[in-house]
Amino acid sequence: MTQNAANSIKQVDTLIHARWVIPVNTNRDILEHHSLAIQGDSIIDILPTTDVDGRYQASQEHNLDRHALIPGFINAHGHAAMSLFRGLADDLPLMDWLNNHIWPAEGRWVSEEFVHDGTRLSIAEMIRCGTTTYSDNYFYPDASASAANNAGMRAQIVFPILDFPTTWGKDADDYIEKGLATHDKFRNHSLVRVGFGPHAPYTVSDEPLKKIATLAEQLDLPVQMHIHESADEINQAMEKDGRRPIQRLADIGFLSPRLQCVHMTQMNEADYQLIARNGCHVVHCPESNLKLASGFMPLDRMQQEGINVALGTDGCASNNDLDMLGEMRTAALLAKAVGHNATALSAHEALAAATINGARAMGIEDQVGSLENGKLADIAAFALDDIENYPLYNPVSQLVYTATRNQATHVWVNGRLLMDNRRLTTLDGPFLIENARQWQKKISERA
Ligand SMILES: CSC[C@H]1O[C@@H](n2cnc3c(O)ncnc32)[C@H](O)[C@@H]1O
Ligand SMILES: [Zn+2]
Repeated sequence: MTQNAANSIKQVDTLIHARWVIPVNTNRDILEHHSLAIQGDSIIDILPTTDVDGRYQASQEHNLDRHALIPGFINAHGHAAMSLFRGLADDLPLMDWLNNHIWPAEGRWVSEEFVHDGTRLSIAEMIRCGTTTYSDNYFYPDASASAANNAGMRAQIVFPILDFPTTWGKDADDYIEKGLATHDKFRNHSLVRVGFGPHAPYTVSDEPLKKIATLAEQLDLPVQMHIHESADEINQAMEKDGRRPIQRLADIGFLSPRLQCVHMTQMNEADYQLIARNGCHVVHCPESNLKLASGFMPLDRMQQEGINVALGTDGCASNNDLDMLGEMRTAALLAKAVGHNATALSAHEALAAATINGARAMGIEDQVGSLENGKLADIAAFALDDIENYPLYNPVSQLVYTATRNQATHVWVNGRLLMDNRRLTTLDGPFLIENARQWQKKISERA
C-alpha cells in the first residue's frame, strides 16, 4: 500500500461485517455482504464489505457472516419492573386482573428497590431479544431511569399519573411534581427521555389531563396513555358521561402528535378520524390484548387511515415476556386474521412497526429506528443459520415468521456493545436470576 493510500484509511471504533443488513428504510432494501462503520455513538458509513479494505480500520471488528443486522427493536410500551410479577396472575380479564390482583400486589410490594431490581431483570431480557430502546411506565421513575442508564440502554420513561394514591404518590399533582423532578434530573440525557404517563382515561380526571397537555407542549415532552383497551372501559365511560374516552380527550384538547395511545382495541368511525386528524400515534400490544381478552386492534384499518402504529409488549404480568420477535409474529398473524386479509401487515411492515414506527411515535425518528449514516448506532444482530432457517429466501421473512429470540447474538446501543455473542456486557445474568428468585420467595410467602 502506498503512503497516500495508508493515510486515507480512516480509523473508526467498530466495523461490523454482515451477511445481510436490513436498514428498514422506505425502499425496503436488503443489503447483502455489507459493513457498518461506527464512530463514537453513530453509524458513519454503510458500504459493501469488499470496499472496506483501504477505507476503514477499526479497533473492534465483528465478522457476522451468517447474521442479519437490523435497527434494534423499539419496545414502545411496557412496565419494566412488572417482570417480578410474571406469572403471578394469569388467565384473567383486564379489570379483574388489575383491580383484584395486580393493584393489591403493587400496594404491597412496589418500592424503589423493587423497581430497580425488576427493571434490570427486564432490561436484560430485552437486550437478549435484540431490543435497544424501550418505553417504561412505572412507579419510582428515578430508579428505572437510573437502571436504564447504568445498563447502557435507551429508554423513554413516562412517569405514572393517577387520581388516587399508590406507594409512590398521593394524587395527580403529586405524581406530576415528582415525575418532573425525574425529568429535570435526566434533562438532555444521551439515553433517557422522560415524559408523561397518565394511566388511563378511567383513572385520571379532566383537570390533571389538561395540565399534562399544557406542560407537555411547554416542555416538548411525549405523553403515553392506555386508551380504549377493553369494552368495559368504553361502557363505563358511556354510562358516566355519554362520551367515548377518545372523544372526551379530544374535547379537553388532549389529542396531539405527542400522544402515544396504547391499545386502541375498541374503535368506531369517529375514533379513527380523531386519531388521524390529531396526528396521534398508536402502540399495539397484541399479546397482552389477547391474554387479557381485551379485544383486537384493527391494524390494517389504522394503516389505511395513515396512522403510525408502533409495537409494544406491555408488562410481563400480562404478556408474559418481552420478546419483540414474538410480538412481531403475533401482530402479523393477528392483523391478517382480524382484517380477513392475508396481505395485512407484511413481514417488512411488522419489522417497521417494531423499529422505525416506535421511533416515530417517541419523536426520536431522526436519531434511531433505522440503519442510516448519521443515525445513532443502535443495532441488533441475529444468527440465521440453523436448521430451522433453511432454505433462506428472505431474511425479513425469517425474522418475523421463523426466528426465535435466542438467535439474537449482538446488541449495540449508542455504539456500545451490550451483548457480545449472547454474553451481556453491562448486566450480570446469574445475579439477576438469583435476585428474581429472592423476590419470588418473598412474594409467594405472603400471597
Ligand atoms: C401508571 S403506572 C402503570 C400502571 O399500569 C398498570 N398496568 C399494567 N398493564 C396495564 C394494562 O394493560 N392496562 C391498564 N393498566 C395496566 C400497572 O399495573 C400499574 O399500576
Ligand atoms: Zn400497559
